[in-house]
Amino acid sequence: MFRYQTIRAVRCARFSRGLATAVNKGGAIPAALHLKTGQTFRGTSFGAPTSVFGETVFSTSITSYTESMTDPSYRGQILVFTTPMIGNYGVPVNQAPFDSQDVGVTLESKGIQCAAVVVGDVAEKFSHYAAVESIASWCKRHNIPGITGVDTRAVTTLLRDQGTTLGRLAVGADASLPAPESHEYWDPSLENLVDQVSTKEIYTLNPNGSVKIALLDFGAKANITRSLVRRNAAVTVLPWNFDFNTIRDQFDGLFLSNGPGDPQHCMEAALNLRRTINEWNKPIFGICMGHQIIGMAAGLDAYRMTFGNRGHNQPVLALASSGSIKAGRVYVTSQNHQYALELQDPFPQGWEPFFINCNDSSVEGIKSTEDSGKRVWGVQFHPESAGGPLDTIEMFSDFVTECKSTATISHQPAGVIGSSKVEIPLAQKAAGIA
Ligand SMILES: NC(=O)CC[C@H](N)C(=O)O
Repeated sequence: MFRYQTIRAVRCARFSRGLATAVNKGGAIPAALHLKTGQTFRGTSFGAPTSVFGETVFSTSITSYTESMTDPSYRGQILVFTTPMIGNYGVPVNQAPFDSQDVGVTLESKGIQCAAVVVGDVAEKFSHYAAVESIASWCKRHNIPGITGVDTRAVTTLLRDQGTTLGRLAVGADASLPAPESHEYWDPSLENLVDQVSTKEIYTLNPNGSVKIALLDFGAKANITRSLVRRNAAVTVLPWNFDFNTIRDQFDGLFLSNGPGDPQHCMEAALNLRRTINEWNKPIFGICMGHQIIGMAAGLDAYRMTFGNRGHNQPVLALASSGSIKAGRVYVTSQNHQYALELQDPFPQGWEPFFINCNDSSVEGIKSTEDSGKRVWGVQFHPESAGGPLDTIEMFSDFVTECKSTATISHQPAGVIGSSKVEIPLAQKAAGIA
C-alpha cells in the first residue's frame, strides 16, 4: 500500500501540473475502470475529478438515468448503463415543496447516491423543457465521477458472466497508476449502507391524510412516499432501526421501503417486524429491501445473486390473486437488486410465493396466506416505477384500501406538514433513535 501511495503522490504532483495545462487547453482528463478480476476499461472523465471504489453493477434501463442515480439503493455502487448515450435530456431542478405531493424532491432523493457512473457516450449537449444542467455538471456538483467512451456492453457481458464485481474508477493521475492490488478494493456490502441513507428524524407527510401509515425508511425512493401521499395517506417516516412496535397502535398500516446493501445488516429490523406480524393485524407492505426483511421475518433466507436484476423490463408472473393483481398474469417491472429470497420448499407456514421472475425463476414476491388472518405483502420489484413501467402501480391503492378497511383510529390531524405528532416512547428517544 505504501508503494502504491508513494507512486501515486509523485505522479499526482506531476500530473496536476499537466492537468492544469490540459484543462486550460480544454484537454480531456483520462479515466480508467479497474475491476478486481483484473480487467481495465479506459475512457475519459466527466463529472468530479475524483477516484472512487465501489461495487460494479449494470442496469439495462433505457431511460430515467436521473431517477436511477438518485435511488439510495445504488449507494456504494459504480453504475454501468448498457444504454449507449446517457445525458441527452439533461437534469431537472431536484427541488419541490416539502408539503406538496412531490414530497420535497422531483427525483428519488436529494442527491446522487451511486458512487460513479460508467457510460458509452455522455451527452454534453442536452435538450428537455425541464432540464437545467448537463449530467456532467450535475455529477461535478455532487462530487460524483463518471467515465465515458467505455464499451459498456463489454463490461456488462463480463459482469453477467462473472457476477457483480468490486471496482475502482481511477481519474486523472490515478488512471495512469497500476490497478489496485486485490486486497485494496473496498467492499460496500460489508458496511451498513442503510444506516447512511435512512432518515435520522421522524417526520410526517400529508398529516391530514385519510389513513395513517408508518414507513420504515431503509433508503426510500421518493416515488414510494409520493405514491402513498398521492392516495391521501398520512405517511410518518421512521428511521430504519426504530422499533415500530412501540407506536404501532397509532397507525393503520406499515410500509417497509427499498434500500442499499446486504439485508443481513437489517436483521434487527426483521426481528422487530416478526413481533409486529405476530402481534398486530394491520396491513404491511414491503418493496425490495422491505420485501427481503419481511421474508427474513417469516423465516426465509436472503441470498446474494450473481449479478442481480437491474432494469425496467423484468417480467414477473403472479402466482396468486390479490387486489389489482391477477394470478397467471405477467407484469413487466422495474428492478434494482442484488439479493433475493430463497424459494424454500416447503414455504414457512402462513406464507406463500406471490410472484416469480420469468427470466431467472427468482422469488419476486411473497404474501401471507388467506388462512393466516394476516395481510402482509412483499415484492422484490418496484411498483412505484421511477423509472420504468407502471404495470403494478395499483398495488399502492390496494395497500391504502386495506389500511382504510382496518382503520380504527379516529384521525385527528397530526399537525403541520413536516411536524411529527407521533408519541415517541422515552425508551426510543433514550436509545438515540429519532
Ligand atoms: N432496491 C433495493 O431495495 C435493493 C435491496 C437490496 N439492497 C438488494 O440489493 O437486493
